[in-house]
Amino acid sequence: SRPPKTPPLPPGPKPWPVVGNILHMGKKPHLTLTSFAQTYGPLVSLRLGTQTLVVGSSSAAAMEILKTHDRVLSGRWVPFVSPAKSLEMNHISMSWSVECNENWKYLRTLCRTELFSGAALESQACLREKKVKDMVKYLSGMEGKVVKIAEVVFATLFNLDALKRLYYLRGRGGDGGIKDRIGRILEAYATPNLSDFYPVNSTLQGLQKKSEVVLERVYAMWEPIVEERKVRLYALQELLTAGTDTSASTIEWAMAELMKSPECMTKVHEELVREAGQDLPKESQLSQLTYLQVCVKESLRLHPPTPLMLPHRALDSCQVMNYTVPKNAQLVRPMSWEDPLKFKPERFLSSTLDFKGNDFEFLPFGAGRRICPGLPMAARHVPLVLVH
Ligand code: HEM
Repeated sequence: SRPPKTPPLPPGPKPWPVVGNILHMGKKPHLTLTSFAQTYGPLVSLRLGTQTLVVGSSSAAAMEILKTHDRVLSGRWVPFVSPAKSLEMNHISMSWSVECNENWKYLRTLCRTELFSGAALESQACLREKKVKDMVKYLSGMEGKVVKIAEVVFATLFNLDALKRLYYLRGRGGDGGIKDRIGRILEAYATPNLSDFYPVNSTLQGLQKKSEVVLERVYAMWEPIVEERKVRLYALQELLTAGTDTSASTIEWAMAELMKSPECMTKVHEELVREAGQDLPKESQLSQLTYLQVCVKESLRLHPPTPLMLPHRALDSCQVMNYTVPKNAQLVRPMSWEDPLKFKPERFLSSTLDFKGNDFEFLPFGAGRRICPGLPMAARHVPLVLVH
């Protein structure tokens, strides 16, 4: 009897020799990928140098990738720019562990039970309220002056963290400050790097060197705290990098969108006065601020800090929607919406869509075993800082 036929790769634009589809990607890959979905369907494959990229862009495709085949499709690629290589990452990192191994499970459990459990977060509510009041006081003192909201928000989020000693509201910002350094690490990891697509041809050593130097400086800044707290250095750096800039950018975008949409801003104010009177709201009141919460969702929808999710990697070849996803393919997931570029919080008012990983059409934090472990913390920090 004939061996069973392997289904084909998902459809996609025809690759060029050698470069594959790299030239098709353009300057805004997430928009390009969304437009490919309109032409080729919910599952698209592209060749980037030596790598296969599979793009799943419908909720059905997301469910197949992040639920049905979650185990096989939840590996990671270690970006070329990282100073540590795959093997090392597997032992020290959560975000970049190639497989969901014992070390990864240990770190995830630590996050779930110690750092971001309901009880742990609840126990810090007073600290958070105090810190956001400090922010309001600081901002009141700056009336009439130019304030860089991004820096104030970043500093506040940092202060909300146990690492507050490192960065004070009026402390170091700008060039050389911790915001600047974290920004540079994220930039280095997020910059598309040809060496990721042609691993043999490691010509762009400069970027890797740069990220090594930045990391060394960050380690130097954190050493005393780590001594004091006995926290694993890498996990700490990782949580800070993953957690602070993402929440800060969501808050900053929400502010910008609300300032551009006076009607939405009025609704936020009216709801605030109705629910909290003239006082600043307590954290426990935030869940009653429905309109504020849908503004946060809309900001996450329109400006997701990780627009394509962190790429997953197929640990083995796997069949998805009658196509073959080959072993080692990278998987990403852009989001597609009606009237996508408009800030319209109302779209969430009439739906029960939430971002906790069960609604596959809206996954700003991902879903499945690799879902963002900081979600419970971000879900508290973002509306709290924004409303203040
Ligand atoms: C608005 C805020 C945030 C957004 C939108 C966000 C989004 C995401 C997304 C999309 C992923 C990838 C999920 C996947 O691969 O399927 C992720 C992973 C991750 N996030 Fe977040 N995140 C946010 C805040 C945070 C915070 C506050 C922390 C921690 C303090 C954090 C720590 C991490 C870590 C460690 C991972 C890697 C998890 C793994 O690979 O197992 N994030 N996040």
